[in-house]
Amino acid sequence: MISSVGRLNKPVLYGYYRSSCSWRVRIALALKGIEFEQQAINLIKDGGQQLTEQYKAINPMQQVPALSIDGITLSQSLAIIHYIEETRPEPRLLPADPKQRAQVRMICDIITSGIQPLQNLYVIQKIGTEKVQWAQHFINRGFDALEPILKKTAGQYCVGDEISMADICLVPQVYNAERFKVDMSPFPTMRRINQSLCEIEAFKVSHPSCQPDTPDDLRA
Ligand SMILES: O=C(O)/C=C\C(=O)CC(=O)CC(=O)O
Repeated sequence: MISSVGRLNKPVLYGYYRSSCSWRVRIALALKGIEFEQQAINLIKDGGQQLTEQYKAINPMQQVPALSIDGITLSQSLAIIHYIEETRPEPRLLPADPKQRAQVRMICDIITSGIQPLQNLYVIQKIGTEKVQWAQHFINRGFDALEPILKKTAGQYCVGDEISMADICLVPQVYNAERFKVDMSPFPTMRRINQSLCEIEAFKVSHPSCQPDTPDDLRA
């Protein structure tokens, strides 16, 4: 296992406390036991600090997260998590079995391509009115697909009994669903897995309620 010990600098995560994509990366770093520094990019303040020229040089997509690690700067949460997985393989975040690995990737893609981008701040701001209904629609559409998939793939967690990238994507998306007041009662499998994961230390320490940039009134 390559650890961050002995490396010149700690990785720097550019993120925002309640960005679900930033939270994914925080969970992965916590699960791997990698120490890192956080650089807060406030998505609201001053019209959005992600839109500054300074941040554009870090991530040309002007989104969080970005991670500076091992002398490179990466964006896109799953690309970041795959890099961490390949360079710091323990504990693994992809199952050994190819079918289960594919199932993990399928669940990740449903969330990271099929749900979250359609309900993120940028899209919600662009559509104007009916923001909540818009977000609820795309979250419900994705969750309607995820629930029967998880019924087949889940053990204790999304795929079998090992925590994987699918779980890293699930918990922040359920948090977003709760923010948008999505009725979770039709999704008992997701609720059960989410509850178990929320008890795990790596998910707790990375939660939006306890980050350096969490506003005082939202602190747990
Ligand atoms: O309301 C805010 O404070 C601003 C932005 C977010 O939380 C993050 C998102 O755009 C949603 C997401 O990460 O999926």
